[in-house]
Amino acid sequence: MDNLPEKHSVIYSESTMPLVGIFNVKNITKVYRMGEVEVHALLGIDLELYEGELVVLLGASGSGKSTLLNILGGLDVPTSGEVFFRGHNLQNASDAELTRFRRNCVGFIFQFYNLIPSLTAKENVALVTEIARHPLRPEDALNLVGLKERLNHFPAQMSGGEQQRVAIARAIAKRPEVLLCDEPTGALDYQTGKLVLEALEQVNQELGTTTVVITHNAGIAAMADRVITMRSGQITNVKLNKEKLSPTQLEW
Ligand SMILES: Nc1ncnc2c1ncn2[C@@H]1O[C@H](COP(=O)(O)OP(=O)(O)OP(=O)(O)O)[C@@H](O)[C@H]1O
Repeated sequence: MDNLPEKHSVIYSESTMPLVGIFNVKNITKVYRMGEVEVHALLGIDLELYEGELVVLLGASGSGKSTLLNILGGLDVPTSGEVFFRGHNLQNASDAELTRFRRNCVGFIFQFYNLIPSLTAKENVALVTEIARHPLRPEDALNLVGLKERLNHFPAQMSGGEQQRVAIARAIAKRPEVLLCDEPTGALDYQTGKLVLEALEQVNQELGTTTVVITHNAGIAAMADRVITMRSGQITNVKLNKEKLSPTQLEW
């Protein structure tokens, strides 16, 4: 196991990527309390995420990946420690500010797509673009994930991978600065999973959206700029991929 560098930015020192920090996580812990029982889900996480990078977050079940992602996205709060988004401490934000942060800055993708069955792909995406400040057109968002031929299809008329790509289009149509993906290919077979990963890569490259992808699948790690491994509530390894692969080259 490599030692975690004291300053994560050290590991980009040989790269040409611009190093603009977007998230700065300082020593966060998370304890879930259920009656007498306490679960220590995060045990002191320090992490910096940079503009435009694609990070894969690996770790066994229960290692704290979703807890960390939910805290980054303002869906949950740490028990102690601080999370800064572009220098703003999320712990000091009011409920209204947190809602704005989630609405304007963060896109979420989950294992299940949560599309509205009675709306077409385009209408599912339009739901978000109608309330966003500077949205993409739904057609353009769907085109970006390779679905321009499916605009008027309903979820039931699409494969799992296509539905997940509609969910990606919906998440990125508001042009979020960060895309947080929790097991986006968890319910998909190999080929379909690859198409979804291609869509995520496309969004990352075309829009420069900072992207974090949680997975159990170490085979996906090769498409990341950085791979962060968690174990038992801690980060145990951070690895820079000097030559990342495209999703079509991945094998698992
Ligand atoms: N709402 C909750 N209440 C109590 N305990 C929780 C809650 N959410 C998560 N936990 C516990 O916190 C720990 C970390 O869970 P988390 O979901 O973050 O792990 P994970 O790495 O994402 O796992 P998986 O890969 O299975 O989704 C686990 O022990 C889990 O049981």
